[in-house]
Amino acid sequence: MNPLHVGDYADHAKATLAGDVLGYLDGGSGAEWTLRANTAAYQRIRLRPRVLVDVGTCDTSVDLLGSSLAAPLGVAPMAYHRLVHEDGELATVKAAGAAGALFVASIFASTDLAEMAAVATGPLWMQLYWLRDRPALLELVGRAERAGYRALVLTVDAPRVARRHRDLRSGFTLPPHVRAVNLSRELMAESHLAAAGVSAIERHSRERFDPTITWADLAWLRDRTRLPLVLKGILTAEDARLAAEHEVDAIVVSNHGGRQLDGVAATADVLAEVVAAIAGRLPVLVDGGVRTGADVLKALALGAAAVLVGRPVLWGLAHSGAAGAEHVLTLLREELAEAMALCGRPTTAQLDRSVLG
Ligand SMILES: Cc1cc2nc3c(=O)[nH]c(=O)nc-3n(C[C@H](O)[C@H](O)[C@H](O)COP(=O)(O)O)c2cc1C
Ligand SMILES: O=C(O)C(=O)c1ccccc1
Repeated sequence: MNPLHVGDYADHAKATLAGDVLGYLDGGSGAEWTLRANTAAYQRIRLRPRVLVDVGTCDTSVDLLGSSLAAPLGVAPMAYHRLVHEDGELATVKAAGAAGALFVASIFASTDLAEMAAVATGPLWMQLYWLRDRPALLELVGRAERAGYRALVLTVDAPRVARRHRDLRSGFTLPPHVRAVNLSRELMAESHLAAAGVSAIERHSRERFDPTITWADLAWLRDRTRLPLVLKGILTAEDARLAAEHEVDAIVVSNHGGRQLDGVAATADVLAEVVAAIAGRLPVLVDGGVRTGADVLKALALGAAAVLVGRPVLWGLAHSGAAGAEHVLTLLREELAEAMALCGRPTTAQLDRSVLG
């Protein structure tokens, strides 16, 4: 069966991936309330189309931190792409480039960061968790700078990885051929060991992530890199204002795809609040639950500069490597162009609150 939309890729992943890998990929934290809320929120938003507008050409392109993108899309940072396909990040980086989308590499990527850069044809950003080992963190930042990464994305919603019942039940651990190759063997030592009631990934995060960092620590990182700094995991107007006051260059409204604090609102439901608090000072990106081009249009109408997509890209990768991942991203771009045409809004600049019901 030829996949026609993202849901087909989700179904294929469910039917074919090993149970523990699928649970890690698709799962969320706690009762998975936030995980479900993310997709449900987009489905609740209604559109208000205008007619008899010239939509002969619809332009989905946007500019983001000095890069121009053919589509307002990026691949969200996700650990270990090699879990679902042997080509791993090399395939998803190529896919993003071919689709005109941004690629955000995870600090837990299973491919060397310079090798990812070597196959990239579009912008690359590097995501970080703040490690207790600051020299190791800085060394990684230096390598990302030298390889041509254009921004650092600090994930701030995970002082430690949350309890995820699917991973606890399955006893999920990484297979030996999948490793976070950009971190030293010492840093990753014992990262595959689970403990009683604690998954391997959660246990490792408690050892290696620094849960004590505060807004005051951001200056330390900013002073040691020339790259723009993006904060990922902002959900409130208060923190959005603090981000703007701390000379952050962009933020990502994210609840980590429902994988961290269960019970927080869907990102589509807090986006307007955060955008209002930022008041145009920085670009606001959003992720979580984006599954169609109409979802992308809704996010942009709520004020997002671009949207990051997580699980759908890995479903595409699992289905057919780079071709599948690229198809997922081009589907979203084509669906966005169609939604723009049918809404009578031929440019991304015209996507504002007036298109929402
Ligand atoms: C398998 C998987 C691994 C992830 N790994 C990371 C990570 O290493 N760093 C990070 O900041 N976010 C990580 N995330 C969260 C994503 O960046 C993103 O916030 C989330 O997947 C967006 O929701 P969506 O999957 O519904 O699109 C991961 C998500 C998944 C599904
Ligand atoms: O699984 C995740 O969501 C995630 O962010 C993560 C954190 C540490 C190691 C691997 C993935």
